[in-house]
Amino acid sequence: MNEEQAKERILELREMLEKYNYEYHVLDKPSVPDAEYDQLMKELIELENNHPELHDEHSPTSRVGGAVLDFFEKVEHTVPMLSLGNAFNDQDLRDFDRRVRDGVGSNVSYVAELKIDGLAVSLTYQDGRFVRGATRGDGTIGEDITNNLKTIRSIPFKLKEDVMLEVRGEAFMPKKSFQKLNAHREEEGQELFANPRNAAAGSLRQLDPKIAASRNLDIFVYGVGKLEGHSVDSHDESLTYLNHLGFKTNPEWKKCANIEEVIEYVNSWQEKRPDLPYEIDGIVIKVNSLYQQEELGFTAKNPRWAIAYKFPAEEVVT
Ligand SMILES: NC(=O)c1cnc(N)c2cc(Br)sc12
Repeated sequence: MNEEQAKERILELREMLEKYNYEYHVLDKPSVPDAEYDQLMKELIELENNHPELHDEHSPTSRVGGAVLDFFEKVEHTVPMLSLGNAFNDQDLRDFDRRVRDGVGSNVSYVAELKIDGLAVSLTYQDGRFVRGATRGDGTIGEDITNNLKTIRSIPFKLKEDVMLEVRGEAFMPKKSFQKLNAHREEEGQELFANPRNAAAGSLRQLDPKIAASRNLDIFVYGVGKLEGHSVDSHDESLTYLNHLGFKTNPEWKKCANIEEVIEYVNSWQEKRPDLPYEIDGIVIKVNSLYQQEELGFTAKNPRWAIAYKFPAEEVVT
């Protein structure tokens, strides 16, 4: 195989492996057997080793390649990451709805989403390529954990469109992975993680990306921080657009015509919560219209256009 053929094969393999990775980890619908994926990955690693001049940090082979760091760099979020006010019962939700309608009138609809119990992160893309990932930190300054986030297979390296974008999401550890991890730690006589959130946070704060890579972390992307090259008018539209770009979004979101529909959704998920393969600690409710969100703005701490309904802590079955 000459230089030109090798380069062509490398580009072809990168495209194939990114597509197969998306099908497996975002759509949960693999189109090729694992053995075929592994064989193609092995071929790409070999070709890239023989052609270092074709190195690309967005190659599927660089999901675990990151060096062990001495510390995490601090990064500033271009758009501060939100913290939400809380609601604990139906009346709190009706009070929230009244404040919203006092602000923007009665023609308001909401989007209700599962509140994933993990670690809030921000992902930055330039020209549609993943360039940086960071923790929420204090909302303005976070820590650069790009190498660890690159190990999460449902985070796309290349989007379907070459947009400049900063998205927010929740990195989490599925319940099954958490149980397996703690069982292994118990066998090794290591300290156990208290819950999947601590396990996910602990994994993403490791300086060696190989540890994060071994922890089977996942992510749901749920919001846009900054977006150039496209515009949306409502939150449900932004969720659909994020999904179109190749992100893993949580499929359980619901557009609600009024707060009574929100309350129905909250009560239904309080029942169904134990059946989910990941932990949730509540429901996030947002005014759907971005124009109305703009009109409502923020208090000193939280947006006036969103609230987090917190479920009572799950009874721990000992
Ligand atoms: N869907 C969402 O908006 C969502 C889901 N899960 C979470 N832990 C959070 C946190 C904030 Br702040 S928003 C949000």
